[in-house]
Amino acid sequence: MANAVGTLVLLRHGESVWNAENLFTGWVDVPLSERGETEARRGGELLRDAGILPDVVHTSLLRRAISTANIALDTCDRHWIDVRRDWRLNERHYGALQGKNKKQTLDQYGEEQFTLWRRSYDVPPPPIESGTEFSQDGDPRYAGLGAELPRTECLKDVVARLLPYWSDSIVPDLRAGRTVLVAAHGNSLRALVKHLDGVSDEAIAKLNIPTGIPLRYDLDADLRPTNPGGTYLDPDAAVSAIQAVANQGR
Ligand SMILES: O=C(O)[C@@H](CO)OP(=O)(O)O
Repeated sequence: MANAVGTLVLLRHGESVWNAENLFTGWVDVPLSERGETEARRGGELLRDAGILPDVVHTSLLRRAISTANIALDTCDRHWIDVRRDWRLNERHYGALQGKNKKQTLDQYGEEQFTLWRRSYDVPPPPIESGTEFSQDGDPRYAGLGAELPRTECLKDVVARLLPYWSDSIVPDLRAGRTVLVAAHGNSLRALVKHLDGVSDEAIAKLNIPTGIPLRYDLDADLRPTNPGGTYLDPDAAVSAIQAVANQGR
């Protein structure tokens, strides 16, 4: 069969209020900023103008991804499509760094430690303490997770918890020929891109995903991208936005 596999579109949520304040966010459920809402609308316009109309959307359980999907889909008149949500698409759990300012963290711990925590593949930040302001124990949406509830994660942990959802929930939609929108987060999408493009543990440190710009992947029958790295629907905006993510904390 030539191309029975549907189109995959990845969309990182628009700017959140904590992105704007330069705070580590992780699983803290902060809303979009006004700018983030505008980015989400622009994301929907890009989908509409490219004629890429999702048949199904998968989101995390966090409102910045959910709101982004709602706004983008409303903009391209696809507000009515099937929706699935799963914690496995959540942002990387940032452990004890959740709620901390990135610049202050950089100044306090230095460049090497900051970059290890932020972008190394397998070094997680220190775990968050249960019952503290930015921990998720007691949050009803994670009640079923039990011991699986993370207290910190590195990107390797995110790959491990994301892949079962990719195989069991997203791949079947693609194999059914559907156009699939995945509305998620900087680091959960980095984990997915690492898998799709076979990015090495070292090279993934340099890969950043901008907010609100849809990234289209065309996949062959083996689910390998025929456009490696994907195609941003607004490539010029993506270049500067990627640089801005890389420079956070500076
Ligand atoms: O704070 C976070 O949760 C993420 C995404 O905003 O930050 P970073 O890009 O530093 O991994």
